[in-house]
Amino acid sequence: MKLPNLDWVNQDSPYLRQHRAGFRLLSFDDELEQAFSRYHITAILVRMRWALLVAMLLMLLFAVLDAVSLPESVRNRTLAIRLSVIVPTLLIAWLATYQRRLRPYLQIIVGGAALAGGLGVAGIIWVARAHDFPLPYEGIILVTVFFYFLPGLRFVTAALCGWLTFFAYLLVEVLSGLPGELLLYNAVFLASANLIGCFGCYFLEYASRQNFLAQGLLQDMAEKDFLTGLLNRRAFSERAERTWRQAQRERQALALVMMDVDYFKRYNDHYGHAAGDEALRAVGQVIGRQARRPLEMTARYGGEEFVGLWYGIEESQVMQILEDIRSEIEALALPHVQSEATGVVTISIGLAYLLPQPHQDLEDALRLADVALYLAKEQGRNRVVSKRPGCPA
Ligand SMILES: Nc1nc2c(ncn2[C@@H]2O[C@H](COP(=O)(O)OP(=O)(O)OP(=O)(O)O)[C@@H](O)[C@H]2O)c(=O)[nH]1
Repeated sequence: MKLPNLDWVNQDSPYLRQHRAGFRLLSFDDELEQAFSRYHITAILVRMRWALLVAMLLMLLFAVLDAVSLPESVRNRTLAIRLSVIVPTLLIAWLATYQRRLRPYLQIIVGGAALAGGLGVAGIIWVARAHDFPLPYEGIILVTVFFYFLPGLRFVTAALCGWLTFFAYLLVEVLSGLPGELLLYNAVFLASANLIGCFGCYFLEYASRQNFLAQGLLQDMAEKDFLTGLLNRRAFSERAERTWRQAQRERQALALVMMDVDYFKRYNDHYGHAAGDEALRAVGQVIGRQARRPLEMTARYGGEEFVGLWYGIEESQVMQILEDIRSEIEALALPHVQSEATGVVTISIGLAYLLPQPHQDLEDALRLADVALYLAKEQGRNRVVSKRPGCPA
């Protein structure tokens, strides 16, 4: 996938970091690896179900073939392996794909079932050899191809299944006394099937990881402010609208907050635009640290203006959070000689604290927060001012 200009992605984006670091060994940083596992299993779930279903049907088809063509001495044991080991294991794995809570373990469950299938087929060959029945060995190649390409197993799981089955097959043939030249041919064919499978599976997983990163990068571009890494205005508005409706339904209080860096025009004029960007980045980091739970959010609203939302919180708690933001920004001690009083970069904060009413909307709340911010500026900046609807200034 061709990616747009990545200069416009926040440079701290974990997707961008991983994209730049590469992933030849098919592994991401911890946090992204977990997200990728969830993405991957969702992407291949349907294919996994179909693959297991097809494998079960083929096993049953081969069971019918065994029943009509194998001599009695071989038939019963072969059918027992197919019908009481391989098919039930595949069935359990297939049922597991319908259990949401088992999704994190599906690679292991389906990998285990696939391996049971591979070892089962090696067992069938062993039974045939023990009774001197010339059963073709190609079945083991079929299951090998299955491991790598059908159920959506990741590279490591598929390779483990493939090579363990390979060694089990070799052991069977050595113990059964297959002549050396034939053994060599079969081993080379099966090893080749495994190598082709490994290459194919590696590139499939690599492409899947590329898609995952590309999606993450595009989402970051669409939703995050590239300078600070906070949400951008559009993404904030969308999410805040949803949270607003939830607060109305659940009768929970909301804190809507407007924040504005003090005398920022003078800062830019004095220190230059690049230094201004750095200051905004530092301020954004302080603000972002204070909203980590699912229904809390902070965003860059535009220019040197930030916005925040906290859900179902006491006014005293949110005042404490905002006071922490204010004092931490002051404590950054970013020199600002043009700022009256403090001489460092500071921020003014306006809080609208309210229980959303049916006749109100989010815009009303933001306007109220803006009024509180205006008061904070008027009262001397570098402070937090709170307003509730209907309360005079
Ligand atoms: N460096 C930088 N400056 C920006 C950015 N976005 C907006 N600005 C500047 O932010 C400044 C905002 O100035 P004003 O709105 O006049 O407010 P102020 O100087 O902070 O004054 P008060 O809000 O009253 O304290 C302008 O000079 C904009 O050019 C940005 O992304 N980077």
